[in-house]
Amino acid sequence: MNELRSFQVAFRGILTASRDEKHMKFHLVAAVLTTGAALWLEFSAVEWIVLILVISGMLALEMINTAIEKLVDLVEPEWNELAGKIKDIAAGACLVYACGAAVIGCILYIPKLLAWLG
Ligand SMILES: Nc1ncnc2c1ncn2[C@@H]1O[C@H](COP(=O)(O)OP(=O)(O)OP(=O)(O)O)[C@@H](O)[C@H]1O
Repeated sequence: MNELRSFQVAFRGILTASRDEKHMKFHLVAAVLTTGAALWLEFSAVEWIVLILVISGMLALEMINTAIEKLVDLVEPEWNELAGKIKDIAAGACLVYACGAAVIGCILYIPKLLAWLG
């Protein structure tokens, strides 16, 4: 697979996840809102780097979780204890990252919002 084709299939994966997955849609809306707020609050370069790492990490992790869910459904369409555990663990990984992202968001935004309020 040449470089352009690799890029095309990866981009198709992003579009598929964004179109089909409700959690991915939620994260994309959150990404747009937090980016807009960062523009408005005039984030520094370091704050932008942290925000971009958090947003891209959350989106990438959600896509990996979706891929694991689909793989489990493909391999084991029936109810299966191990399949359930695999899905639970993948979902747990997203929750861990989302909690960290929420704390980082508070650290980034609350002081700036308090300063803006005066
Ligand atoms: N084949 C299965 N065997 C056992 N338990 C399952 C199975 N499929 C799903 N589960 C259980 O149901 C939970 C939800 O699974 P599901 O695939 O519906 O994910 P979801 O988080 O609702 O994602 P989405 O809404 O994107 O489909 C899993 O975390 C797991 O506990």
